[in-house]
Amino acid sequence: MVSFDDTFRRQLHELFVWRRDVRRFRTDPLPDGSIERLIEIACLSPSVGLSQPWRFVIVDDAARRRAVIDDFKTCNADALRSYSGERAAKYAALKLSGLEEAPGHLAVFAEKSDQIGSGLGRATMPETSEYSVVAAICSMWLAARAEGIGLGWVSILNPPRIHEILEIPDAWKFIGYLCIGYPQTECDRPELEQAKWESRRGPGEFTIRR
Ligand SMILES: Cc1cc2c(cc1C)N(C[C@H](O)[C@H](O)[C@H](O)COP(=O)(O)O)c1[nH]c(=O)[nH]c(=O)c1N2
Repeated sequence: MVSFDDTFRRQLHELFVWRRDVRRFRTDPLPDGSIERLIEIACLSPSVGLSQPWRFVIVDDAARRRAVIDDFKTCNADALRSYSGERAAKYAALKLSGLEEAPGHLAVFAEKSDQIGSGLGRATMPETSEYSVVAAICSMWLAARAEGIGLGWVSILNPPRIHEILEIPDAWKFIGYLCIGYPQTECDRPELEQAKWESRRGPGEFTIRR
């Protein structure tokens, strides 16, 4: 039996506190095999019916990366137009992806077919496939931070365009695009909080039904 002591628990708590969504990357490359190792860890995550619906696409081609960056710019410009006044000025000042600088690009999809896991747990909640993939990304996010590697999730993208750029089968659903590399800085507060876009809420707001 494996057990975890207080020192480990304290360090694990620090890991949760210091995990960040990273948008400001150093451009130096990651050691060979880093992304593959993070994918292996992600595959230890829980999944509905043990369906393991995560599909990972390492994007190493300059033209495809450029096309993703262009799509981000288009979507981000559209998003900016949905704000006005002070909020728009604030949005325009945010850095919302590290796509240009990050040495690693990883697109993540959910395979929606029923083959693995035989549909267990999905009959009334088919979206649990996507939830399972998000769980895998969260494992990877923490595992990366434990190695001093930063991960940034980019969702300001047009899924059909991502499918086209990466030539992805129709049965896969786009979940997220991850930038991976060494962070320029480390912080225990979300960047959006530092930028006064949104503040963190503590656990004081949950509801109890008796
Ligand atoms: C599903 C999903 C999608 C996105 C994000 C997260 C998640 C979970 N986040 C990161 C998000 O802004 C960040 O997690 C919060 O601001 C909290 O910061 P920390 O992750 O604690 O640093 C994010 N950040 C960003 O700059 N551009 C983006 O497109 C997205 N998209």
